[in-house]
Amino acid sequence: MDVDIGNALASVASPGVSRDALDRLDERVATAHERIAVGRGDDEHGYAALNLPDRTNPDEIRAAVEPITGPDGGDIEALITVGIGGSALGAATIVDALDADLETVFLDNVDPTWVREALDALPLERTAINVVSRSGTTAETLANFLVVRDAFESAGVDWTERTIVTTGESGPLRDLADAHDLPALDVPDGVPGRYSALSAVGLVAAAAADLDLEALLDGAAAEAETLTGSLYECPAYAYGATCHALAARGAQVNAFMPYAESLETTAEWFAQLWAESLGKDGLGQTPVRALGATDQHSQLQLYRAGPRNTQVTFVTPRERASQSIPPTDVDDLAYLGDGSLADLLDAEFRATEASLAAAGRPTVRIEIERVDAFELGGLLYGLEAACVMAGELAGVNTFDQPAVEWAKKATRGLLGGGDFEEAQAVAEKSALRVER
Ligand SMILES: O=P(O)(O)OC[C@H]1O[C@H](O)[C@H](O)[C@@H](O)[C@@H]1O
Repeated sequence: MDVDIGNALASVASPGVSRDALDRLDERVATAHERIAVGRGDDEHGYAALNLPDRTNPDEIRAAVEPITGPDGGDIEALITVGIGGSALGAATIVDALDADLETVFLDNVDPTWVREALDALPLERTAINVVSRSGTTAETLANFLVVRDAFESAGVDWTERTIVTTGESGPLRDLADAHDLPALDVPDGVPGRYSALSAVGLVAAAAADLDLEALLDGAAAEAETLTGSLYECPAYAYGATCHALAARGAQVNAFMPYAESLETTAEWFAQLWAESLGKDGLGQTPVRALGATDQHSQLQLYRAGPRNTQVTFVTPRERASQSIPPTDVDDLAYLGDGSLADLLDAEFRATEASLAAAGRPTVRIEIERVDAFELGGLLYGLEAACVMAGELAGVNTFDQPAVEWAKKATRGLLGGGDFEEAQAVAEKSALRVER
């Protein structure tokens, strides 16, 4: 990926970063880069994720997937992935971005109507199940898996022939995989869920959909090669450092706005990465999911004229599919005729970027060549490295998520799954009700 931070400079925007401040920050980027390199060298928790492009073995993933999908996915029409957060969003991002030729359903919520409708709509005799949980204990994932198994049994389909599991070394899901002799892959050590897209966690669904795993990993490896000790030479660090500097100057919100429909899920993945990694100690930017050009017609008003607390991150491919716009004899529409949808979307992007700069609002532009496996691998890796750099600069623990764990424990306590003091807080809720 390439990054253009020109519209985040103090000469353009407020909040904005001066060149002097960037130069000073660059010294801290060099130190942070050394820390990251040591962490990678020692395979330390979290930092190990940045080694995935070299560690992930696509043949191993395909070999585990093939028994349940048939060669090249030929035996199945659909894949249900049961997982949540980092155990679903990476896989969803990849299959959505790369337009997989397989129906993929992600059960990452436990809304009963939605789960029931999703299962009712699938040809279960031609559907495989991909269960993913690092801990193997996440309530939503385990509950949904039990519901899915039951639906298969009711339909007379042997789920044990159709299920692949990706989980940690031990835990209830590992036990279940062993008990039923299911193909099982490991969540690599030291890789938190939100950094695991380029491991079996994100790639089983991609393999089932017969996507190019090698190209994804090659793109990520090429991005890894760009990690150097200066933000002026490394796009990922330029992005991470600029976000850090803008946040420190009041950009509490980061609106992530790809100008490509297929990258809409990438914005969801980014939201988890940014929020769980950087939302610590009263710091962090609130990630907002946006989509160009659609959200020009809803959110843009706020970003241009609302509080000066937002940075907009654009992601735009240089190449797009061709779809011409037919000519018309309506005079007012003549400017559209003989053009293309790609030109229109690019013009929308450049106009939006300019409109924010003209109002002195900071934006960062991330460019990729096109939306393909190689470029997507690079984009995901680059954003992860950016996030790690932002975390280093902020001095937070980028790789834990104690606030999320708190709610997980409270939920388990409420359901009688253990004695968790967090559950007490539910009974202590204060109320001021206004009723119909
Ligand atoms: O993979 P699992 O252990 O099931 O965890 C799934 C998700 O659970 C929690 O919500 C964590 O905060 C996420 O980071 C994690 O991705």
